[in-house]
Amino acid sequence: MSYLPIFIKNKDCHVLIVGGGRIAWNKYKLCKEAKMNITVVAEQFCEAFQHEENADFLERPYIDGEASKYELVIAATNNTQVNTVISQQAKQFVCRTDAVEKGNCLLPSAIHRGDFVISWTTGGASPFLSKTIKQKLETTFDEDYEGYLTFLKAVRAEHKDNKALLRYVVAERFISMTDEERWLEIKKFIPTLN
Ligand SMILES: C[C@@]1(CC(=O)O)C2=NC(=C\c3[nH]c(c(CCC(=O)O)c3CC(=O)O)Cc3[nH]c(c(CC(=O)O)c3CCC(=O)O)/C=C3\N/C(=C\2)[C@@H](CCC(=O)O)[C@]3(C)CC(=O)O)/[C@H]1CCC(=O)O
Ligand SMILES: NC(=O)c1ccc[n+]([C@@H]2O[C@H](COP(=O)([O-])OP(=O)(O)OC[C@H]3O[C@@H](n4cnc5c(N)ncnc54)[C@H](O)[C@@H]3O)[C@@H](O)[C@H]2O)c1
Repeated sequence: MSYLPIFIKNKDCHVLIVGGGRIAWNKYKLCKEAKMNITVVAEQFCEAFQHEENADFLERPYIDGEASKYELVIAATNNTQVNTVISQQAKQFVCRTDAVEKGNCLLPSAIHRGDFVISWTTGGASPFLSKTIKQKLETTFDEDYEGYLTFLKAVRAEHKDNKALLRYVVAERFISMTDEERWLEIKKFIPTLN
């Protein structure tokens, strides 16, 4: 099996998660981090869900046909037959948490640092490997990247045609600087360009 990595815009995608156990919770967290519009349907919700506010959690069984109304469906019940019905009724993308080969997409591991998103998968070969890779990448691309990306975006908006500057700001030392220090560097660099 082979997969095409794509990034889906949150406002164009309504997600249905069916199931309220630990696995549904893990998928919910991945979707929440991407700020998706999420509905969760489950006969019972585990403890983790109880602490969420402003969420669309429906405590009831899956209703026949409802998967067809969503762009992305995650079948995460502990009942293979129910998961099969859900995946058959989904019209667009469906992730089978119990059997990757029976869906048409999967939810990969991801790290969000503002506009910078890293995502990868082993295609179900080894979710443990995915987890190990996450720990490594989280250290390499630490929280500083979020502010750094905001800075890069602002520089690009202001100096879109200045390729030399756009290349200059992509350097390791900028990552841990404060915004003030970064803009000061730019101020010093611009006069050297002529
Ligand atoms: C990314 C992450 C998101 C998340 O769920 O948080 C994720 N699984 C994670 C962890 C994890 N999953 C499992 C274990 C126990 C150890 C083991 O079995 O190896 C652990 C480790 C743990 O929990 O510590 C068991 C497992 N996983 C799947 C099956 C069914 C099957 O293989 O068909 C079974 C057996 C069920 C059973 O037999 O009962 C299937 C899938 N799991 C996926 C994603 C998709 C492929 C991702 C990929 O390969 O890269 C895919 C294909 C579909 C999907 O779910 O979208 C998270 C990664 C770490 C992270 O990012 O933190
Ligand atoms: N993808 C992964 O990473 C991964 C990892 C481990 C297990 N799994 C698979 O994920 C599935 C779920 O695991 P879990 O530990 O969260 O199970 P769980 O037993 O904790 O939860 C199952 C949930 O499904 C709900 N449910 C059952 N039938 C329903 C129905 N008809 N309508 C609505 N809700 C219904 C239950 O109320 C419960 O909330 C298992 O089948 C397991 O094989 C996947």
